Amino acid sequence: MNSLKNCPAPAKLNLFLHVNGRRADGYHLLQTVFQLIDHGDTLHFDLRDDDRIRRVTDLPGVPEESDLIIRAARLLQAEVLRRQGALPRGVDIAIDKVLPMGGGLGGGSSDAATTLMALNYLWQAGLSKEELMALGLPLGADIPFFIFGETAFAEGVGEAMRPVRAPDCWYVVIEPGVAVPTAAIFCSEHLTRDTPVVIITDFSSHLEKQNGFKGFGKNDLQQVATKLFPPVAEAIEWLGAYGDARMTGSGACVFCAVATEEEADAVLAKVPARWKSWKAKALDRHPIIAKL
Ligand SMILES: C[C@](O)(CO)[C@H](O)COP(=O)(O)OP(=O)(O)OC[C@H]1O[C@@H](n2ccc(N)nc2=O)[C@H](O)[C@@H]1O
Ligand SMILES: Nc1ncnc2c1ncn2[C@@H]1O[C@H](COP(=O)(O)OP(=O)(O)OP(=O)(O)O)[C@@H](O)[C@H]1O
Repeated sequence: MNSLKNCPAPAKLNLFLHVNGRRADGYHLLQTVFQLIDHGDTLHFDLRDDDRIRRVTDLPGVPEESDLIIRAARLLQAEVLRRQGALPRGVDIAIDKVLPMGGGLGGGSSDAATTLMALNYLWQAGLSKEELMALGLPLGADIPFFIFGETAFAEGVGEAMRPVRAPDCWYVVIEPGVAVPTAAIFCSEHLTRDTPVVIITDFSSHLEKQNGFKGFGKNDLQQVATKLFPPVAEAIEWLGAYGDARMTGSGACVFCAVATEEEADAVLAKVPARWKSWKAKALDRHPIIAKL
């Protein structure tokens, strides 16, 4: 096979995100539930006759050399060389970018994860899921989750995961129009880092019941992000009239769960024109799995 077209790189929502501590290296210990949703970027891969890895779509603000897609592809290419003694063929990678950067939707990580999974298949590299997850982690904390590929409860710095059942619902998402730099939120002196560790049965039973779509726990990064970026606070306040609105990841996007697509449409119809907004359905599994 010489190409793989229309490979999905879906967004994630952090249904809650607790900061439980900080490691000696500065990284934070988290507990979170990652939910995949059916809204995201799309990538296309065409193998080349030489060994060059190229991005063939311009991505304003992201030079090709620092793009997580290119860095992920190079990492896997080097790993194949190490294992098989020969460089695999190069590849042209095109991207239809939909997810906002600095949105807390994991866009860059999802693009990188899709790249690792698609090239592992195209190059017949033979890495296991666990090996791909470990390869991706140094590039971005959310990459292992996207390769894990199903709704997950994650601990540690986000890399220790187990599957969890979450409601089959819809989400309304608002993009407040600002890009939040993840590192600045984690560095803040105002960030609380002492939320008690929760026991898994607490929230899995809660998630299954989803009492009136009131979410479990909270997002500990929200307090810092809303202070630094007032549009995030405004979007949470506005969406809060329709449900338990909260931020995903380190922001800026804000979401709330609703039971049906019709309910999502009714909320979307009222969102002020200054914000971009959309609906998405919860996904149990990563949609690329069906293609590989
Ligand atoms: C907050 C989440 O979105 C939750 O899903 C992710 O953990 C963030 O993932 P990400 O954007 O891929 O973040 P990375 O590029 O890995 O890290 C950016 C910066 O955030 C901080 N960081 C990130 C993850 C973590 N567990 N602790 C941290 O302190 C570090 O300063 C790091 O340099
Ligand atoms: N393919 C890519 N797509 C988006 N951003 C990229 C990509 N490659 C590198 N980046 C860099 O990563 C930064 C974070 O982008 P991303 O879309 O992953 O943010 P995010 O959704 O806030 O992530 P998270 O939820 O993991 O915190 C961007 O500002 C950009 O500089």
